[in-house]
Amino acid sequence: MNPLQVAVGVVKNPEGKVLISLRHADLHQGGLWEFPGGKIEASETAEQALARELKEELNITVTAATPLITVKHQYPDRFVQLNVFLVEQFSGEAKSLEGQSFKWVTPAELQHYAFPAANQPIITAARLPHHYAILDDADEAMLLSNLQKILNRGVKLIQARLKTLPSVDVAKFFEQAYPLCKQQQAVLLMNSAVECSVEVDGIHLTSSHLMALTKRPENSKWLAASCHNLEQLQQAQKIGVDFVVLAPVLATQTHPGAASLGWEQFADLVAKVNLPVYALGGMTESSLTTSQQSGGQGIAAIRAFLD
Ligand SMILES: Nc1nc2c([nH]c(=O)n2[C@H]2C[C@H](O)[C@@H](COP(=O)(O)OP(=O)(O)OP(=O)(O)O)O2)c(=O)[nH]1
Ligand SMILES: [Mg+2]
Repeated sequence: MNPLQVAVGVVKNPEGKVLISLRHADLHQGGLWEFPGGKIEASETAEQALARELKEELNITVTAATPLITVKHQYPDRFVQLNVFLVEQFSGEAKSLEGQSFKWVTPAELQHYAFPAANQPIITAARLPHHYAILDDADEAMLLSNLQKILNRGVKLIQARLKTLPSVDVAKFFEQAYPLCKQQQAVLLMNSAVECSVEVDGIHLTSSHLMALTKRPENSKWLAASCHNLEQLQQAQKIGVDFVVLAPVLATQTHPGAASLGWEQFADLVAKVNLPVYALGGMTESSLTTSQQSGGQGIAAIRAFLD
């Protein structure tokens, strides 16, 4: 059966707050909070439906929309595909045209509202940035200055992939790195292959650690994972990983000679799961648009943020 196609907008204002509105009690999934949007009509593209719905429901005129995530969800009574866009450019002041209450909240506050079951990956995608920097310990002496470079470029999500560094040095690095990231409101994750217990914002699982888990570790803050194929993506979704990187999308210096997926296969794989997915492998700044058009959350890179 084909899903009911729905266009949904994560509308962000210049302060970074997101608009949510309360679904009327008598609607499907009524009484829950939602991101504004509605059914795509037969004659419309998803973008056209998004623009029409935001105008009809909130009197907002969309001037630019970027694909954020696509979610397929089977409710007991309905199969939906939510085609979600990030709307950061719009004109007009939001007002309730259909009698629904609405409010602007920070992305971090979204998790305190009751949304339909399909919405969890949308909430995560709304909280995540477009860039994910991976800090490698290939050049140990440069670790702190590389971190500084990444932070100076405004990157807000970073993984310390310090696989070869002795744990005393990892601990020393984190003592300096963690407060620096906090100061810049950047999230710092630790690769699961690092054996050192330090305070971090979450864990990034290697693909083999991901496959060995039967459930999401308890008390995990952010949980990310590295994936290379559909089986790993499905495992990440099953255990409730927040987001993943899918690699290698293009040829990369880090893994010379490794077969790359290419954008077409990236898009096919991303479409099969409800997860924010960063493209990794051979990324440059100009790859961001391609990733987003292919259903990705954005790009992850080791070198691209250091050049
Ligand atoms: N707009 C919106 N719909 C969502 C969200 N999450 C979610 O599961 N849905 C589901 C609920 C509905 O089954 C479907 C959207 O249909 P809708 O009833 O809002 O459609 P519409 O605005 O065109 O409403 P109508 O004119 O047909 O009454 O998608 C969300 O965040 N926003
Ligand atoms: Mg609607």
